[in-house]
Amino acid sequence: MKVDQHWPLGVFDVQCTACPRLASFHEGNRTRYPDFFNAPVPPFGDPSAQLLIVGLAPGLQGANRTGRPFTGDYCGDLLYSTLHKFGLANRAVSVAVGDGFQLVNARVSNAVKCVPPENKPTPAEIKTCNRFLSHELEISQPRAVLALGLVAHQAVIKAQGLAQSAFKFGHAAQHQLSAFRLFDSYHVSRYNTQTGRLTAPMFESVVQAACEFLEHGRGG
Ligand SMILES: O=c1cc[nH]c(=O)[nH]1
Repeated sequence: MKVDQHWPLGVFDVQCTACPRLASFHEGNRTRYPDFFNAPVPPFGDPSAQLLIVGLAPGLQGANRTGRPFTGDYCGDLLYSTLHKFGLANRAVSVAVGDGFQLVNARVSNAVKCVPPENKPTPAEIKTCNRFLSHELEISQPRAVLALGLVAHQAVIKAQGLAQSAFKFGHAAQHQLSAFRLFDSYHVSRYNTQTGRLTAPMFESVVQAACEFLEHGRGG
């Protein structure tokens, strides 16, 4: 298995089968798509980066194929071009493991590490996988976390052992937690970008706020 990052962060089992439905989806995909990565997708980027970006889950033809979050499908286009614009990546496009693409002071992970059928992890799967996000946050100690969408936002709040009711998700909302500041954005999905729910300027302004917070301790 080709993994280009520090992984499994001490506890993550690359053969994790804790979610039966996801494990069996992987199993079928190993037959259907033998050339795909077809395993839990590790976080990408320096574990000591100050900014952690959290997405939903690997896409079947994207991260599950390439083994890198937001890589190989539409979802990564806006994410990585924006990170590049703000100096958080060495290029605007992430193509595949081994392509030389690097993040700068940023790391990208997902609330759920395995590709879910129909792109929809169940609440139980999100809960089961939360131990890994929790461990990542503990080890990496980011100063800022950018949650892409409601599921990622709730996963981060849960990983910190906090009450969901005290931290409502909203695009461009910021929440000062004891360990880091949480920045919310709508997910960079094809649906959101094509319907105009999330535009490039909207996403850029959230990334800019996170960068300003990291630079000057303020963020909008
Ligand atoms: O949330 C997402 C969407 C696509 N690819 C990912 O890795 N995460």
